Amino acid sequence: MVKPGFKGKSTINTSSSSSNPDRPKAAGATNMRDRTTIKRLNMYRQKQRCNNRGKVIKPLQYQSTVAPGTVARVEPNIKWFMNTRVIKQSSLQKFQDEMGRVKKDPYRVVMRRSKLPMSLLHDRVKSHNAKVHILDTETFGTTFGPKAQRKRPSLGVADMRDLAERAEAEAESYSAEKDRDLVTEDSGVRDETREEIFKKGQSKRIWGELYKVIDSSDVVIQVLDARDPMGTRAQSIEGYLKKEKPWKHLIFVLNKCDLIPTWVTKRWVALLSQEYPTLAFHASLTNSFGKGSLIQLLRQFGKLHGDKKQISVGFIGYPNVGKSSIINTLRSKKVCNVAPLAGETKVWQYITLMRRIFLIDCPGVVYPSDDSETDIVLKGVVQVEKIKNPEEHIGAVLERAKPEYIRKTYRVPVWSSAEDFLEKLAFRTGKLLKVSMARGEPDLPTVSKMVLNDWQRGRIPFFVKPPNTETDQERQERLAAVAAATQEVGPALCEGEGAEPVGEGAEQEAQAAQQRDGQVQKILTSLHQNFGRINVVPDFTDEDLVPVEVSDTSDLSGSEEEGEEEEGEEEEDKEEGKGGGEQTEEQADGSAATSAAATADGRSSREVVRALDEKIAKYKQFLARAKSKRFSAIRIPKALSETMRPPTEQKRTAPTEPRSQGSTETSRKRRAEEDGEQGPASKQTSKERRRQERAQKARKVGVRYYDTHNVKNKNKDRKRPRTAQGKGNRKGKR
Ligand SMILES: Nc1nc2c(ncn2[C@@H]2O[C@H](COP(=O)(O)OP(=O)(O)OP(=O)(O)O)[C@@H](O)[C@H]2O)c(=O)[nH]1
Repeated sequence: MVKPGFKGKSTINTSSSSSNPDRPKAAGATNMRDRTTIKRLNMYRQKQRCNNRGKVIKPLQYQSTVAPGTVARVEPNIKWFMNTRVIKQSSLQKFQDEMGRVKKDPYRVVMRRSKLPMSLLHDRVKSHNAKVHILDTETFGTTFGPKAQRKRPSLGVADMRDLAERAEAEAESYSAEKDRDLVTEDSGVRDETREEIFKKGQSKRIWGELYKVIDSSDVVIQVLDARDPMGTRAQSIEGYLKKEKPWKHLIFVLNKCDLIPTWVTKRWVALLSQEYPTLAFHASLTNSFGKGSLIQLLRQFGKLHGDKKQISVGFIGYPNVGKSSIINTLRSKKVCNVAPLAGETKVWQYITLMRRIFLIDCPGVVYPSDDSETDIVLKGVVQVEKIKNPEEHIGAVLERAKPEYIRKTYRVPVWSSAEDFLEKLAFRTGKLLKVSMARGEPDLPTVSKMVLNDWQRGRIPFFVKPPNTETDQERQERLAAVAAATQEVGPALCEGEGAEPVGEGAEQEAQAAQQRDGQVQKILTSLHQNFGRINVVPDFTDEDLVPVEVSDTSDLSGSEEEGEEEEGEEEEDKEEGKGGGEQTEEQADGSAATSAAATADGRSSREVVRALDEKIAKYKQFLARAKSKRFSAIRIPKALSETMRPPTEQKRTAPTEPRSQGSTETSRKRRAEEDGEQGPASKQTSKERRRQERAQKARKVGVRYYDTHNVKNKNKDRKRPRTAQGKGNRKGKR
C-alpha cells in the first residue's frame, strides 16, 4: 500500500490481471493464486529481449547481473534442509520406551507403521539366533555356489589336521590363571572392588583426549619416567601407532634423568633407542638437560615435513611423568600447569613453540596392566592425600628402595618391619596423635603419607636397573649402517611424507616406511647427548654409581650447545626464553678459559672437558640448591669459587681440602678459623674479622636481595641520573 501523503509514482501495480501479484483480492474470492505462484508463472512466461545485433537489452528476471567471470553462489534455501529431521537423544529414548511398551501390549495395535520411524526401534544389536537374510540380498550362486564370492571366516588353517594340531598346541600352553572366562566355584571370598582413585587416568574421557592428541600430532612424544621407564611405557599405544598410523613419528623422552645415576640413563637410552628414537631429559626452567637436543630434533622433523605449514608434536604418557614440565622447559616459561599431583592436566592444550612447531599437552593416561594398588600408588598415579590406608604401601617402599637410602633420608638406623619403621619415624619427626585417648601415640597415616609423598617426588633415591644392552659404539655402528642403507634406497622423503599411504601397494608402503625410518635414524646419528652434564640430585652409593665415560669433545659441538639453539629459536620465535642462552654464555666463558689452561698444561682435550663438566655440574647444583632454598643473598663458598677458576690458577694455589657444598655453620666457622690463621686476625676483634672474611670469601648474588633485606643505603653507590643542574634545567623548563 502507498503511504498517505506519498507524492511520487507508486511501484504497486493496481490492475486486477491474474498475472499481477499485487492485484486486490476480489470480494468472496477463495481460490485465487497467491503471490508466489503468480511470480513463478511470470518467471516462466518472460522472454529475453535483444537488439538486432543479438545483444541482450533486457535480461530475464533473476538472470545474472554480475560481470562475466565473477564466481556466483546459489543462495542457500531453508527448504533444502526440510527433509532432514534431527531429534535429541532424550526424545529418541522417550520414543523407544513408549513404542516398546505399546508393541509389547497384546491388546494394542500400532497403527500406520509406515509413518513411524520404526527403524529407530530396531537398531539394536541383533540377537545371535536372529535369522540371517543372506539370500534376500545375494543370490544362491554367489553365496553358496561353486563361484561363491561370500567372505568366509579366516581360520588360519588349511585342513582338519592343522586345526587339530593347533588345538593340541593351545591346550598344552593353557594356563588356568590367565583364563578370564574360567568358571570357578565360589569360595565366598572375593576381591574387593577397587576404589575409584585407583582408576585414575583410565576413564573414557581421558582416552578420548589421548586419541585426539594422537590424531592431531605429526610427531608423538611418549614421555617415560627415567626411574621406571618400562613401568610407564604404553606398548599398546605403540602397537596402535605402528599398525594404524605408521606415518606418525614416535619418540621416547626419558624424563627425570636427574633422579637416577647417569650410567642408568645412558643404558636406558641405548636400550630404548633400539626400538624408538630416545632422548634423555631433565625438565627444569633453570637447569634443564636435553632441551637443545629435543628442539633440534623437532626442527629436523619440521624440515622433514617441509610440505606442511606447521607440525604438531603431541606429548603423551603416564600421569606425573613430567609432560607439562617438558613443554614449560622447551618454552622456557610456565605455559602449562605443573604439580606433583597426578591428573593436573585435565584437557589437551596447544602451545606454540615456534612459528612452525606446535606442542600439544595431553592428560596422563594409565594403560591397562596388571598393576596392583601399591604399584599404582608408587608410580605416582594416585594423590597421596586421597589414599585411605597409606600404611599398606610402605612395605613396598622399604622393599624397593635400598635400606641405606632410607636410613640416609629419614635417619632411622634400623627397623624390623614397615610398622616399626613408621613408628620410629613418627617419634623422630614428632608426628604424634593429639587426641586425648591416643595422645602421644605415633600418627602412622600422616607419616606414611609423608613417605609416599617423598617417594612420588623422587626424594628417596630409587631406579629400576636396566638390563644389559648394546654399547654406545654398537649403537653408533647400527645407526650408521641404517643411514647408509637409506642412502642406497633413495633420496629424502620430504614429499608425500605426511600423506596417508592409503591405496598404495604393500611394496611401495614398505619402501616408504624404510625410507622414513632411515631418515629419522639419520637425524638421530647427528644428535649426541652428553650425559655427563646431567645434574644428578640424589646422593647415590658407590655401588650404584658406575662411572660414566664422558663423551668425546665432538659431542659438545652437538645438540647440547644450547646457546646456538637459543639463537636459532630467537630467530624463529621471538618469545623464546633467554635463560638457557645466558647459562651457555657462562659455560662458553668457562670452556674458553679451561681450554686455554689445557693447552698450557698440555692435558688431553678429554680431561679438559671432563674437568669442565664437573665444574659446570657443581655450579649448576649450587645455583639450583640456592634457588630452591630461596636465598635472598647467596654466599658462594670459597671452595666453589675456586673450582670456577681456570685449572692453571688452581694449580698455582696450594691444594686445599675438598669441601662439601652443603657446608654447615660449624664447617664455615672452622674454615674461617683456618683462613684466619693466615693473616694477623688474632689481633682483630671478631666483628672486624668477620667483615674481612666476608669481603674475602663471599660474593653476593641474587636479584631479590634488596627486596628482602632492609638495606638503608642501597642506592648509596649508584650514580644519580639527574644532577642538581639537571633538576634546575627541568624546573626551568616548566
Ligand atoms: N626431579 C624432576 N622432577 C620433575 C621433572 N619433570 C617433572 N618433574 C616433576 O614431576 C611433577 C609432575 O610434573 P607434570 O609436568 O605436572 O607432569 P605431567 O606428566 O604433566 O602430569 P599430569 O598432568 O598428571 O599428566 C612435578 O612436580 C614436576 O616438578 C624432572 O625432570 N626432574
